[in-house]
Amino acid sequence: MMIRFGTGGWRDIIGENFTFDNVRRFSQGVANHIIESGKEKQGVVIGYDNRFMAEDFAKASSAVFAANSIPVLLLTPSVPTPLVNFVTIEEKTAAGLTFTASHNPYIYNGIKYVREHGLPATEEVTTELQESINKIPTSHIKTMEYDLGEREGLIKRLDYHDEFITFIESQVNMDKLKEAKLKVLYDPMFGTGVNAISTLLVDARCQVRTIHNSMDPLFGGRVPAPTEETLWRVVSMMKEKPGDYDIGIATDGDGDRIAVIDENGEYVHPNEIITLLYYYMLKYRKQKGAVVRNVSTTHLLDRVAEDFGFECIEKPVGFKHIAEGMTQTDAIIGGESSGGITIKGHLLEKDAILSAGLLLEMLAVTGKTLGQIRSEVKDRYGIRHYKEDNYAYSSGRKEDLKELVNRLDPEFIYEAPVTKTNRMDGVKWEWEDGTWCGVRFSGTEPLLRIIVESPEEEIQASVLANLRQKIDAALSVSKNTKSV
Ligand SMILES: O=P(O)(O)OC[C@H]1O[C@H](O)[C@H](O)[C@@H](O)[C@@H]1O
Repeated sequence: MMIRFGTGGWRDIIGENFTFDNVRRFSQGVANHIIESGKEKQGVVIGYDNRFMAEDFAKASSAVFAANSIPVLLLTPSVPTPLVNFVTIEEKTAAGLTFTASHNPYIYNGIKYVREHGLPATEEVTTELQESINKIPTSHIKTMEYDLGEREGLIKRLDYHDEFITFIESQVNMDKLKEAKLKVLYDPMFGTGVNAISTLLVDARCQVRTIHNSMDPLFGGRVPAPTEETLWRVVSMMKEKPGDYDIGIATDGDGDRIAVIDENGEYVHPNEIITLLYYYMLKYRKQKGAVVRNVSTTHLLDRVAEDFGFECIEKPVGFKHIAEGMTQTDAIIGGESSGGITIKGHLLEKDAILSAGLLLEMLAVTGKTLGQIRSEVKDRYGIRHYKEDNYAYSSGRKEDLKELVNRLDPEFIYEAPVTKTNRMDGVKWEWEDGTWCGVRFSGTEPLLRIIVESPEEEIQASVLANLRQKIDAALSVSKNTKSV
């Protein structure tokens, strides 16, 4: 089976395609790439999350780089993904690798790969890398004993939490935060956001209660993706005792995505989090600049940008595209509806830790509750009703499904005139009244994602129902005509 890069690096099922052999093959591919570009002296940084055997996989990878005479900084203990990007920048390494499958179920592991300066790998780089990795003959994969690598000084264990947190705290108004004495309920979902966020919260003199903070490679039986469903415990704890907490925060398996619950126990969708933060940066921090979002993210951001005289830049899904948008423009924030947010001046990668810091700063500086700020933004820009639906499919059906998507006709989905058709990632139609819908294949899971957003709840529901009906009908026709 091939090693394939998806939206967020390589992910596969442990023991099936995510094996020690393939980890070594992947590492050899990256090592070759570094050697070819003459950057071997710069070395690599490797981090790992709390998944099953993540440290062992990271050690196996380190041994390959060491055997290729590429020095390795192996981070300790487990770290959030943004920390690896940070070290890549700080230590000027040629690349950074994080052993994580992010928010995927526990049976997965994976590797996120970043280039020099912590930059996300572009499509060209990953395509080239993927091709070369899969061509490496087993006899060309070098390795050595891990312990020997350490003894010879080729592999160094390194704890970088302090530097990372110091940096995050330099980006946030800690004085205001300390005065506010916020009460926070935090759910790291058994993932690696825990050390960094807990330190930040304590340094900010918040009153903190943390749940799900032990090491559990099964993630308590949940998928470590912070959604309204998976965060039911935080929601119910906050609803049970209103007033006990100012905010609920959750981070995904590798601490790069954030979710938020307001003081009333209401789940705040990432679309709204990005909008609130952008609004806060423009209105209260008096920053100036555009915002970058992907095709699947709320158009409310376009309204905020327009209101302040800035642009909203649209990109395909995948943080490398958001990063590209951030570097091409004067954008001050970039984000995705899946909960990844980056802020100008920091990493060009999503970072739940800085996002949490900025959200808390927003509460401290405005002196308002999260609910009040949400109302302020709603009063000014209205509401967008947003819904995402996912269709699971077996791998053999993808091509047929692609064809079905290509045949979809927007006229049968919503009768209003289409103002824009966008095919940068799947297909997306926009209508005159601000309603839009998108259909695209996930790059991280075998799912077909459909997203509908509209200022009117009824329209949103009917567009979604029509779209579902079309896809269901198309699927059943294809089922009857072809066995896929
Ligand atoms: O919708 P998907 O292709 O599955 O991607 C969902 C998310 O997956 C990863 O976390 C990527 O880093 C994100 O950029 C992306 O938004």
